[in-house]
Amino acid sequence: MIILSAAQTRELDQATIDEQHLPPAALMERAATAFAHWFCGRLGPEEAGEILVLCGPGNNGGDGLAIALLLHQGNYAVRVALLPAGKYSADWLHARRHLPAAVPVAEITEGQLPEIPPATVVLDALFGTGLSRPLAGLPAALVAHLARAGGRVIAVDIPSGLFADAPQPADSAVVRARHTVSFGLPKLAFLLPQNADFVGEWHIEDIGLSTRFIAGAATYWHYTDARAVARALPARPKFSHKGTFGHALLLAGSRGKMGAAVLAAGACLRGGVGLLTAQIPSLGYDIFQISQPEAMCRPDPQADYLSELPDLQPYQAVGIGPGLGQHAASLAVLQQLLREAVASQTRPEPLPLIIDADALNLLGQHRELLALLPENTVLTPHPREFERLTEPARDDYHRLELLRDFAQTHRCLVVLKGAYTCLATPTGDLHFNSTGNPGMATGGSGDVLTGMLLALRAHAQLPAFEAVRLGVYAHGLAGDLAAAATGQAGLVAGDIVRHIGPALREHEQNVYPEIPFWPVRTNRSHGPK
Ligand SMILES: NC(=O)C1=CN([C@@H]2O[C@H](COP(=O)(O)OP(=O)(O)OC[C@H]3O[C@@H](n4cnc5c(N)ncnc54)[C@H](O)[C@@H]3O)[C@@H](O)[C@H]2O)[C@@H](O)CC1
Ligand SMILES: Nc1ncnc2c1ncn2[C@@H]1O[C@H](COP(=O)(O)OP(=O)(O)O)[C@@H](O)[C@H]1O
Ligand SMILES: [K+]
Repeated sequence: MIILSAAQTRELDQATIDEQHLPPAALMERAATAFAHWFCGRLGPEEAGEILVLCGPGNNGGDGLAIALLLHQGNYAVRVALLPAGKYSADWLHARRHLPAAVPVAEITEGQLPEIPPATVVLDALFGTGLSRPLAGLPAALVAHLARAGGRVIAVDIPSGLFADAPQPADSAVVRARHTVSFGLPKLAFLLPQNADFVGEWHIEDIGLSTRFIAGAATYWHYTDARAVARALPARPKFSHKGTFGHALLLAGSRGKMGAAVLAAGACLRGGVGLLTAQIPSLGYDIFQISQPEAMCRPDPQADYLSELPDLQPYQAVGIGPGLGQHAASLAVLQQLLREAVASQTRPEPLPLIIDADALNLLGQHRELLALLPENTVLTPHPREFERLTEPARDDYHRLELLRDFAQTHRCLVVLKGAYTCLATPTGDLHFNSTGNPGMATGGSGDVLTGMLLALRAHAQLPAFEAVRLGVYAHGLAGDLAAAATGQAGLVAGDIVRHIGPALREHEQNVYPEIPFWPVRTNRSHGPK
């Protein structure tokens, strides 16, 4: 899926109308029907009680009026409050004409804001993607009134006052919705932490918008859903052997942080790697061998931290960072790794690297090393680690700019972790992930991601970007499967490891065979009697 700007959304509406030869107001009616379908499927007339629809002067208000009609026809108790304006959109006028007199309609004024008893369901159809400036005056007073009243607010398309694709000034008036029901494609604003209190839970309803326009739209914002990664994991050939799926090297662990190495190794093995070797401080040797018997282990000469880089020749990918610590000797290992991973006569492509946790912090302290990053290196910072690599961001939108710029400048794949983890590519694309849950906000979840990415980068048939996009998606899905089993509060990182297999299974090519298992018989004489 892609994400469009507010301006592109308007172009998409027009393209849909032209392409499908739609009569006026048809798209509005589709949007209203989609909203009503969503709403009525969740809340019956009895549970809903009185519904107040707040309508602005544009097409968003038109949607509100059309929704009011449908809910009235569905036996819901609906009343409408209109924001007065000098001019109303054509769709608004159409919907207003069709609203029966049985639906009470009041005009909002400063002196007469609508009454909102606490349990009222309020549908916010004041402003949508046509918002051109922050709310002020009467609309802002209405938003403040709504916040004080504490109704159950559901936003139509987008919470009023929120820009779809850009930040608004701090303290500007924005509706705080519990749910936002939007049409066609997600909006960038829904994916950023700073908007969470406005957007609430968001839902996308299909209204048959032009797929041709969407396929050709120029945008660098993408949303990774199940479809984007369907069948991404190549089938394992019948005559494959452990050498087929790559030999990964993990450089991880230090005194007190051996668990990070164990979790990353477990995730790498469950991620389908052929062979895994871990170089770990020697104090962790027994811990590691006992907890990960499927992995090979090279104890470092140092007991408490890593000080030595093994010969890289046998490996197809290297992960460094989980539980590493920041000892000077480990910094030297990182430096040597960056120098040796470059393409050479014996290795035509750079060695795939995954850099995480303390290895990122070491890079942040020695930014001159960034120039050494081989092309397509994967960095997996959380926002704080990313800040150490760049600069503090003014807001979430600015952080995305810094992220995009960083990935393009250093020609690497940067995984900015969190809800809707954002993968930035050297081409300047940003891919927001759709899986994962707050149960994963627990120590070690990131180490699991590093291990999975290591396995997928060691896979010879997966191009760098596909490997990382799949890894991020499957990591979140494993977290979702784990949360379904344990609940979010009880989820620990090891549960994510245990659900990697089922999560990846959904994306294996060989569980969805293209050729029917039993070929259709055309000549009965050759078939069994
Ligand atoms: N593809 C889609 O997503 C569809 C969208 N539709 C609806 O159309 C909406 C967009 O409609 P419009 O483009 O008419 O835009 P809006 O309904 O968001 O509002 C535009 C009107 O509000 C005024 N305005 C903007 N900012 C203001 C402010 N801060 N204070 C006071 N007035 C302000 C404008 O001058 C204009 O009159 C969407 O959000 C959605 O609800 C549907 O009707 C059809 C399909
Ligand atoms: N609220 C959330 N929703 C979705 N995913 C989350 C959430 N919180 C954390 N995660 C995921 O869990 C992982 C946490 O990584 P990180 O912060 O590095 O943790 P740690 O260093 O403890 O391993 C990331 O992949 C992140 O995307
Ligand atoms: K709205």
